[in-house]
Parts: sequence; structure tokens; C-alpha cells
Amino acid sequence: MEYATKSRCESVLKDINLTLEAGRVHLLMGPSGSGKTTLLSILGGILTPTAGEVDLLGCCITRLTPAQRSQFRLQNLGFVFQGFNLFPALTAAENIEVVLNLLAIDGDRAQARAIELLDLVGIAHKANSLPEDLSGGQKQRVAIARALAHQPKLILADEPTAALDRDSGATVIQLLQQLAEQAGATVLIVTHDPRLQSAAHRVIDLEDGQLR
Ligand SMILES: Nc1ncnc2c1ncn2[C@@H]1O[C@H](COP(=O)(O)OP(=O)(O)OP(=O)(O)O)[C@@H](O)[C@H]1O
Repeated sequence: MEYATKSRCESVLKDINLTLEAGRVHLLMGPSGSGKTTLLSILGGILTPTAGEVDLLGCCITRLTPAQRSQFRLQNLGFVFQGFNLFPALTAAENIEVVLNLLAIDGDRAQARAIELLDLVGIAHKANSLPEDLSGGQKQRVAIARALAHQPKLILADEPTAALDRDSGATVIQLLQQLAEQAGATVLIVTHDPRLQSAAHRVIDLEDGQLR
């Protein structure tokens, strides 16, 4: 993968050959600038690599048109980001319902499913709270519940514990671990936090754009 700017072209990822396993939590670790977010974005179909191919769930996403790729993402992938990316004016439940609406699940069905998802992450009692009234760990759980709305087979998380204290971070990782094991989802987490290593089935090290 290369990034071209006005003044130069930077090669960021080289010779990446990576296979992720269903039902497993993978940590992607490495120094700042080593290319972790770039790799996550390529795997999630947000960035198209300048060379090479990405096969996800039997589909070569690098050969899809941008519209087909968006549809594929919507149906199969769940993203969790460190900043939570919640809509501040919507309650915890409504933040999930908007995603369900995109999947053509509306009204009472969407409400019931949102509560079910919040229950799964242990905060159904906060369904009517606005993000500003939730702790960091609770916001991250809403973000995870939202990422799970369509039962994705691949969950990509970029520094999901960076904004959390130690205990909330551990709970969030346990939750992702349970999802991998119970729902058979593939989980890939970008992190700098070595404490998460014990929760992972596999640690992938990236250095200077190459797998170690
Ligand atoms: N949109 C972009 N345009 C040009 N260069 C970029 C762009 N995004 C990232 N880079 C460069 O690519 C390299 C890898 O960046 P990336 O964000 O993938 O690293 P990272 O390992 O996730 O870093 P960090 O741990 O600090 O978040 C860096 O040198 C960065 O400056």
C-alpha cells in the first residue's frame, strides 16, 4: 500500500499475507506509524490497496465497485472506534436503531432489537440515556452493541480501549472475546495496550509496514 501526497509517495504496507480465523480474537500491535490503521482500513474495505487483494468471507472486496463495497460493509462488517462515534443527540437505544433502520428494520422491531443488543453488552438499563450521561466504558458498549446490530461476521476495532480506564477496557475486551467465541465472529483489534494480549487468541505484530 502506498500513500501518494503532492510531494512524495510513501510505501506503508509491504508483502502482507494475513489470514484471520473465525471465532478468534486477533490483536494487531506495533509501533506508532507502522501501518496498523491503514491495514485495518484496507481489511474493512474503507481504503483500497494500491496493490494486492483482500478476500473477506469468500468475497474479493478489492474487485467490488465502491457501491458494492459499501453494501458488503453494511451487511457483513462491524466497526468499533476509540472515539465511540455516537450521535450526541440520540439516546443509547436510538443510536442503535438508526443503524437498524438502514437495514430496513423499523419501529417496534428496531426498538426491541436495540434493547436486546444493549442487554447483550450489559447496559439495557441505560437505553434512554444520552451519550453525555454515560461513562466512557458505557459509551464503548453502546458502540459495540451498534456494531453488532446486523450480526457481522467480522468485527474491526481500532483502539477500542484507548479512552477507557483499566477495568472498563478489560470488560470491553472480554465482551469482544465472548462475541468471537459464541457468535463465531472474527475479531481484529488494533491496540497499543500490552495488557490485552492475554485476552487474544493471536497477536499479530506489524513493524515498518511488514508482519513480524
Ligand atoms: N491519508 C494518508 N495520507 C498519507 N500518509 C498517510 C495517510 N494515513 C497514514 N499515512 C502514513 O502512513 C503511515 C502509517 O500510518 P497508520 O495510521 O496506518 O499507522 P499506525 O500504526 O496506525 O499508527 P498509530 O499507532 O500512531 O495510530 C504513517 O507514516 C502515516 O503518516
